[in-house]
Amino acid sequence: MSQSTVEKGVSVASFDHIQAIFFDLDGTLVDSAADILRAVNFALYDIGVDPVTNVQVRLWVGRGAGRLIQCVREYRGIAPERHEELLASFMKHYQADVCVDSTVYAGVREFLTWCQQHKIHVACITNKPYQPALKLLKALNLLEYFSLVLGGDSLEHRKPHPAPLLHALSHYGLKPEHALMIGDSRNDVESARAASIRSIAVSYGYNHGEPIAASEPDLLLDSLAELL
Ligand SMILES: O=C(O)COP(=O)(O)O
Ligand SMILES: [Mg+2]
Repeated sequence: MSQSTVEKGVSVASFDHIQAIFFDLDGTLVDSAADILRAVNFALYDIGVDPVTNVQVRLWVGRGAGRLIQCVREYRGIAPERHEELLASFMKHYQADVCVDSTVYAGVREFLTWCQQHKIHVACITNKPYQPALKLLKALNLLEYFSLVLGGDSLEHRKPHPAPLLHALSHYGLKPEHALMIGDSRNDVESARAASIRSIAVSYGYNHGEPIAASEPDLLLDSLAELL
C-alpha cells in the first residue's frame, strides 16, 4: 500500500493485518449496467411496456433484483400483482445473456492479482442473485480469484444488513479488524459499518445517483489501482 493511501486515512499498520477483502460486484468490479438494462427491456417488451434507459438502471442497481424490478415497475406504472412475473422474466433474459457488454473496471484485475500474491482471502459479496453473479464472474475470468461468492439470495439477509459480511468472516475464521469491504454504494459502506469492518468506496460506480462520499467510507478511491 502506498504512502498516499495512509494519508487518506487507512494506516499501513492496519493494512498489515488485513487477511480478507470482500468485494462488491456491480459498479465495483464490473460495469454490468448494459446487460442488466437489456434484460429489463426484454422483460418490458414481453408485456408490451416501453423500455427504460441506462441512466435509470444505474440508479436502481445495487439492492438486488427484486428492488430493481420494483423500481422499474413503479417508474412504468406496472401493477404490484405483476411483480413476480416481471422478475422471473428479467431473470430468464439476464441469465441467458449475462455478459455481452459487461466489462471489468480498470485496476480490478491487477488488484485481485495483488491480493492473490499476498495470500489475502478474497470474497465477492453482491446483492445480485447468486447464479448470474457466478456466471458473470466466470465469463470475465474473475471467478478463480474468489474463494467465496455470496449473492443477494444466498442468505436470509443482504447488504446493507451485516449478515453476508459476518458470514464471510466466520467462513474464514477472522475478526472484523482483519477484513475490509470494497464497494460502490451506500449498502456496502453501511453493511461494513454494521459488521465493524472498515470500508473502501470507489467513486466510479452506481450508488443510486448520490455521491458515495456522503456515506463516509474509511477511504474513497477513483480506481483500485491506487491501492497497488
Ligand atoms: O443489485 C444488484 O443486483 C447488484 O448489487 P451489487 O452492487 O451488490 O453487486
Ligand atoms: Mg455495487
